[in-house]
Amino acid sequence: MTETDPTDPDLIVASASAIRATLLRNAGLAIAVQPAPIDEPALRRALEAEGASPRDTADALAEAKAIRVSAKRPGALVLGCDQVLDHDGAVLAKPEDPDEAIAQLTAMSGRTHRLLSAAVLAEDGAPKWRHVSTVRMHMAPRSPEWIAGYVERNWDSIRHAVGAYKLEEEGVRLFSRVEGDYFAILGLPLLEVLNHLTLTGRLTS
Ligand SMILES: Nc1nc2c(ncn2[C@@H]2O[C@H](COP(=O)(O)OP(=O)(O)OP(=O)(O)O)[C@@H](O)[C@H]2O)c(=O)[nH]1
Repeated sequence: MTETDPTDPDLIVASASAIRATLLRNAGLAIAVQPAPIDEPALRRALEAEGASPRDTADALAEAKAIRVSAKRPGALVLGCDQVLDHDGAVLAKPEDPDEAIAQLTAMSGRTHRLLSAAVLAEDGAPKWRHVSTVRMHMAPRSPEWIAGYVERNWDSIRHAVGAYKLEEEGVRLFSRVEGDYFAILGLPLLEVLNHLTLTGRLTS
């Protein structure tokens, strides 16, 4: 929580993702940001060892974040999110460094991968609602030189994005077509979250 967060928020966002908070604030929600202190890499490895699908992995990680924070915030509605990149069935993690980003984008160039964007709402440590959006991302063939230049120009920004791209920035040049919801690509099934909050009376309509 920060001193600027509202004292009676519509929603607590258990995410460190800047774009998730921006999308919700731009929609007019009074949110408080409280990232979930979970060991995401360890949980991701455990899920992988159990053979969890990319979709179930995103859902389980989003739930873990929502539950962890909501257990500490009695009576509050908490949103947990997670986004997973599925490339030929393999769950790709965020690149550690520019070379890894170049290798990952080169391997995906000219091919299609999926983004799974999961959201879970929890109260008092229990999940109350969940949604996973799937987006098919059709990457254009890009030369190794262009990819290297793209990563060099954008590393400070893309290092925090699961596919080493931000669609609203130069990363859009990596694609020839996308099939699915724009907000889900950015990391949040925003319309589904807002629909639920409105239908359940959390938001006026
Ligand atoms: N701005 C932007 N961010 C993107 C895009 N694609 C993926 N991301 C971000 O990549 C990150 C995916 O990693 P996650 O593990 O889901 O979330 P995180 O940023 O680590 O934050 P937590 O919710 O605290 O785990 C999220 O912050 C997404 O918002 C994009 O096209 N634009």
